[in-house]
Amino acid sequence: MSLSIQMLGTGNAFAKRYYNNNALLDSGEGKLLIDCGTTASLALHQIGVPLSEIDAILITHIHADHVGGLEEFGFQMNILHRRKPVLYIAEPLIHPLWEHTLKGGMSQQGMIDKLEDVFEVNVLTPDKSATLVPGIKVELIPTRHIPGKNSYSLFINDRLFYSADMIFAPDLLHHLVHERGCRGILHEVQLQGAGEVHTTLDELLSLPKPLQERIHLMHYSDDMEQFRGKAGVMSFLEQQRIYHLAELEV
Ligand SMILES: O=c1ccn([C@@H]2O[C@@H]3COP(=O)(O)O[C@H]3[C@H]2O)c(=O)[nH]1
Ligand SMILES: [Zn+2]
Ligand SMILES: [Zn+2]
Repeated sequence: MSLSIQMLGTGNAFAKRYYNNNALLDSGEGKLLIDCGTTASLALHQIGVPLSEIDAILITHIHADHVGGLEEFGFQMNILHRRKPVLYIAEPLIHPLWEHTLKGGMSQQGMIDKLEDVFEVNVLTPDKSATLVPGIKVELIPTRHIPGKNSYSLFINDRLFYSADMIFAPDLLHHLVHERGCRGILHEVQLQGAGEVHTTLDELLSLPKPLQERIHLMHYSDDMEQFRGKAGVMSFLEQQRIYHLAELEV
């Protein structure tokens, strides 16, 4: 069975019409959640997928729309299902995720004092692909987002690029398409204003056609509808719609 992708949400950090930009990948043999933002458990509830059916979670970087749902996920799995969720994460994110994000809510004297006490932590090495669940292989690609904060985009099954929040990286997109066989690109977009920490629509529109025709836009603001027809050949991903890999590829 081929890979399917369902965005739990397609909104940016401040969106109200759209949930957080988190994705559910299903290979037919396993389910991987890419990022677990504040709205992840509500979105999963709405699409009828219990948290206990998620085989693993992968984190791209530390912002609430990408990790804000981990406390609930961790507690629900540990308390209601008596097991630790499997968490894939790059080593540099472990300390800030626990010390600066989760510790305040999750620590319990003598019981929980580190990330490994509530999650089955698996460390990923950037630029090296690994099978995270059966049928889903992921390579972390470090990309620039906020100065001083590590962030990792993803190359999935050697054919699909999934951007973390990132500033425009045209050389990387060229390299993936022309040298690594990338056939589809799920890319975050900032529709208006200067892209200080994100990639703008105008920047993506400056790319040559072979790249643009592979791009599907996500992580957008509430005014997205005003931009339909202004994104050239690029399309907007719809939250909660199930896409089969072939629909996203050229
Ligand atoms: O230097 C900064 C830092 C942050 N921000 C905003 O905060 C948000 C945090 O989540 P995000 O990465 O999805 O999006 C970010 C932006 O919307 C910004 O505009 N400029
Ligand atoms: Zn974000
Ligand atoms: Zn971010």
